[in-house]
Amino acid sequence: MAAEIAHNVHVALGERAYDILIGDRLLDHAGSILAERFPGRRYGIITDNMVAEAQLPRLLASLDAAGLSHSEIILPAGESTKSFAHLETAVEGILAARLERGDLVIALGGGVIGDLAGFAASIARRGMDFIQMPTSLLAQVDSSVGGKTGINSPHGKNLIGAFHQPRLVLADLSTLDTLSPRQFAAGYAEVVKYGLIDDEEFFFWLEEHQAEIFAGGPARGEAIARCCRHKARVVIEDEKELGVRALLNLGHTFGHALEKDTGYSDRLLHGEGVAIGMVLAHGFSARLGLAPSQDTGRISAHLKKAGLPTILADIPGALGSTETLMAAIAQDKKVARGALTFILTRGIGQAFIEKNVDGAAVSAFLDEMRGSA
Ligand SMILES: NC(=O)c1ccc[n+]([C@@H]2O[C@H](COP(=O)([O-])OP(=O)(O)OC[C@H]3O[C@@H](n4cnc5c(N)ncnc54)[C@H](O)[C@@H]3O)[C@@H](O)[C@H]2O)c1
Ligand SMILES: O=C(O)C(=O)C[C@@H](O)[C@H](O)[C@H](O)COP(=O)(O)O
Ligand SMILES: [Zn+2]
Repeated sequence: MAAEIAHNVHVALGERAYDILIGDRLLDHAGSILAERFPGRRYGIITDNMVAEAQLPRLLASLDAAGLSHSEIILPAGESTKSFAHLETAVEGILAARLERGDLVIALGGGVIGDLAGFAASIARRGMDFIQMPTSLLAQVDSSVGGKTGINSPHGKNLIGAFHQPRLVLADLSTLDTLSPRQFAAGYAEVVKYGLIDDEEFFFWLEEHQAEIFAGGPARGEAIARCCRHKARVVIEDEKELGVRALLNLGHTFGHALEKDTGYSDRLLHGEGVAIGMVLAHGFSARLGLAPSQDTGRISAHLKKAGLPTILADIPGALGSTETLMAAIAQDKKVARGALTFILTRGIGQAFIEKNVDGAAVSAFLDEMRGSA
């Protein structure tokens, strides 16, 4: 039986163009899809222990059925895997398997595996091709698309990495059936992000269809495809984030600082940091008189309904001082000549890039938010 590809989103990047294939049970057809698109290659699969248990057997069976040669590297699950130590394991694993420069690395997992495996592929043998097989909601709507790869540093989130586009993205909707509810909700924060950036109609549609998306109805695939189309459009326009791509960072300046502060641990997942960060970005915009404060309340209510944290007090355990958070914000990659850049907003669907944001105003706002329950 042929694979049922429900959506094919093309990322038109010239020599680096690729397709995002979205559909049910695509993992079971991965072997035939790869054999047709990349004849004669061998495959090095990088995954984590949880995905290895839940989804790897399906991929292996499909590669075996198509007669494709493969080897596996299994890393520990969790954000702390995005480190030099695990990058080394991944790259040495690729070399130990004698994968050649013309072979393919497969990232099977969530955004952690996608970011790390993509970075490993970008440096092994000075650059190998790789394929994203995203298995978390977050990875299917965001991290598998666009070519940002990398690892974290004690100095900050994603500070070490490279732009390296995948050759193909294969998003199997059925893999989400084994994802935990907390991880699903975390990915949903990035779904909401697309509406908040410049698509208020999508945000209103999400308000209508949230329950169906969580339950796994047809709206789920539709939402994923809409997110991929949105991201593909932005990446085609600005692959290396010289301009508009920074909008995809809505909520991330705050969120990344919080992730660093909580030690890249499961105290705060990336999507959860983004949820709080988006509420803070909207609240800060309202404080500056740029956006209506009712929008902050509406966004916060929607995220809360999805089971997401929305305020600093929702993060378990003590946070570092405001100075510590501001030091993390100062390491953000959008900082230019020492000046802070934030994605601010005039309301739902009206985000914009603001350079030269006053650090003292951010710090005072954070101080206030720490006190508010
Ligand atoms: N490169 C980008 O453009 C981009 C975009 C957004 C986020 N990110 C990065 O992505 C990371 C977060 O990704 P994530 O939320 O997918 O986290 P993750 O990769 O840690 O995956 C979430 C958890 O769910 C498990 N899991 C994944 N798929 C599963 C499945 N189908 N069944 C059972 N368990 C499964 C994983 O083992 C892990 O424990 C962060 O590091 C973030 O910085 C990158
Ligand atoms: O693809 C992008 O561009 C994004 O900003 C998407 C974000 O959701 C993602 O978390 C990304 O990794 C953040 O990028 P960074 O450059 O701030 O590390
Ligand atoms: Zn993100």
